[in-house]
Amino acid sequence: MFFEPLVFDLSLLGWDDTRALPADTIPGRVSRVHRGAAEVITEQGQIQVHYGARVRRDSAADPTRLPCVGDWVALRLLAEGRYELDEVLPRATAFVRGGVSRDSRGGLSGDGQGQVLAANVDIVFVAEPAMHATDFADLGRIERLTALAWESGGTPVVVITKADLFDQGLDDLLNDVRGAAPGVDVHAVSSFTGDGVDVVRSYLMGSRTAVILGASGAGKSSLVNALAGGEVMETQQVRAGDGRGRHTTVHRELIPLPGGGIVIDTPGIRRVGLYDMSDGVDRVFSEIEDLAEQCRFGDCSHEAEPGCAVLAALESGELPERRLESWRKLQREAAWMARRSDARLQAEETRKWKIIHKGMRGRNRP
Ligand SMILES: Nc1nc2c(ncn2[C@@H]2O[C@H](COP(=O)(O)OP(=O)(O)OP(=O)(O)O)[C@@H](O)[C@H]2O)c(=O)[nH]1
Ligand SMILES: [Zn+2]
Repeated sequence: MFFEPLVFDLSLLGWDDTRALPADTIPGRVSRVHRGAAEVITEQGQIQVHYGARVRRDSAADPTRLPCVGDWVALRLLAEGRYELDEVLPRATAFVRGGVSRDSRGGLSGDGQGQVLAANVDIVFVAEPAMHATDFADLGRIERLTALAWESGGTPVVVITKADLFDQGLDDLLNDVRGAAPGVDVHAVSSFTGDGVDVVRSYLMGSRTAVILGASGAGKSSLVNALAGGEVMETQQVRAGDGRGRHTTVHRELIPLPGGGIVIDTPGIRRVGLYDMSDGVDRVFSEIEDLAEQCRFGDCSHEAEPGCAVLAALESGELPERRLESWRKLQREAAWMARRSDARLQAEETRKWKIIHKGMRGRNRP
């Protein structure tokens, strides 16, 4: 059996009793999805359910309406005695990949290709090792992942892993990291010694849900195990040791921690890159955005214009060169993403019109 009986108390998975449910349904949380079916944890345990007509119809029009890990869903009991997935309840937050943008109300709309990777994630841990091979923590990667975290609607928390690799100088590193993620909590942790693990765990109090973003080898699995106080995830060493392929391991995707709180870990979240993150970039580089407001020209490109507040800050040393470069790079990427998704939208429109025209030609034929 996967779960302790305790876990079947849905409040431990973050369920809020005051949430509205359609009549004659029971609540559950999606722990894994397959094609056309989902594994859902309910008060009665984990069950596999197929999608009802409404979910099939909605998701055919918009794939972001497909159930995903972390979703709260309403299950309806059918006459033959099994449940089906009747509705995906509104999401508080969502990690979305590809072709999707947020409207002003925070809702999602897309070009029919977007995919939700995880839903209702409260805390997004950005894991970056203090040392990676011979390099120190990569501030650029922290900025990129923090932007992605903001974009999901969750709260980012930067976790500098493998802190035990540092004898001294850790405080300086943490200060640099704080500069790269203004307004974001930054902590050092060692899954080996256990230092800092309690602080990280405290973010999950109140049955909150977290994901851990980070490069391969950042120590994500080790951190989950440290948080759980036992082996719930295979780490790289284990995989290397038993010679099994890296992605052959089937593991749980929604992991309730014994001490409370939930971690979502899916292959999609592990591979998550840099998508639709322009708002996130603005937040991560808020001090540069503030400076840009003070430039003489509204359309200042901060390259060579007179009265450029950004270049002035660079000159005075107030703004580190690395930070400006990183901002430029991520802005270019975000702009490229936006253009790509526009192009996709256009292609989709053209395709629709072609179909409509074909239909009209057909009708005009004698
Ligand atoms: N010194 C030290 N090494 C650590 C620590 N945490 C993890 N490691 C090592 O870092 C390597 C990667 O750890 P994992 O936890 O497997 O990393 P991951 O982020 O899950 O990696 P992927 O599964 O590839 O995404 C392993 O060799 C761990 O032993 C730590 O706190 N201190
Ligand atoms: Zn400027």
